[in-house]
Amino acid sequence: MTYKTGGILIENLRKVYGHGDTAVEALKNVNMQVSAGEVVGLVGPSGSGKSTLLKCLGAIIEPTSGRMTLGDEVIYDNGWKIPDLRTLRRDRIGFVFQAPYLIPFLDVTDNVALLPMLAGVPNELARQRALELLTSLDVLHRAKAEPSQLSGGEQQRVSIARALANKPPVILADEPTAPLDSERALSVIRILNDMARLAQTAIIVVTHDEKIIPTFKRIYHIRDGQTVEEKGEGRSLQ
Ligand SMILES: Nc1ncnc2c1ncn2[C@@H]1O[C@H](COP(=O)(O)OP(=O)(O)OP(=O)(O)O)[C@@H](O)[C@H]1O
Repeated sequence: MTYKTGGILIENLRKVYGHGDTAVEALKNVNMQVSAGEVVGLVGPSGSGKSTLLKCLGAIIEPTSGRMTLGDEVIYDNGWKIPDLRTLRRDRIGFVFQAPYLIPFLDVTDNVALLPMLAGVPNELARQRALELLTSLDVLHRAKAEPSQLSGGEQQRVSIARALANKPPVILADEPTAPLDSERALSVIRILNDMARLAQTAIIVVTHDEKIIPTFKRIYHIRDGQTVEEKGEGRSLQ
């Protein structure tokens, strides 16, 4: 397997939920690599293991065995290799969900600035970074608004800004375009591709969305807990 440093490498990952008669082998043998600067699609039928894989990679649940490397660091090798998983999640992994999950009582700027503030970035600097991200995501005009005053597409762009705020080397996006129309869905994918290229972020997008699947250059299919890599169409986003 060729692996350019700075991305994601998953080797022989296995996850079994429960024990004995009720055990479910959700991931049997997952192998994946995503280079820094690359966006790959992860597709598969319901129950195939997509969420389990993202949760393992996002250090939300513990795999049963295998190995995961983020950037240049092995984070899991038949056991966690990082003592502080909260800091790992906060500083090195950006999450984008189907629902934006913005904090309703904070304005858009503070929703984006919160994570860098929690990571110790001085408040003004964190807000400055948030405004830069809102500019590049074309929602600066909503910087002072509350999330409830935004359209669905705007909320999703703010949640992408939040995912990028700590400049994580990895972004995990779970059905990020499901609620969006075709134009907005493609615009979200264009933004993720631009961000991957500019910030050298490795991005995995879990999706069923036929509108965006043709845009990926590489796709991993997951079925019964096993992955198969396939060349995607890589349709132009310009
Ligand atoms: N906490 C859990 N305990 C036991 N089994 C689980 C648990 N979470 C998921 N599973 C099982 O693991 C398998 C993979 O589930 P997972 O949620 O990863 O699939 P998925 O591909 O994300 O599905 P969907 O597209 O429907 O969200 C399924 O058989 C599911 O029932």
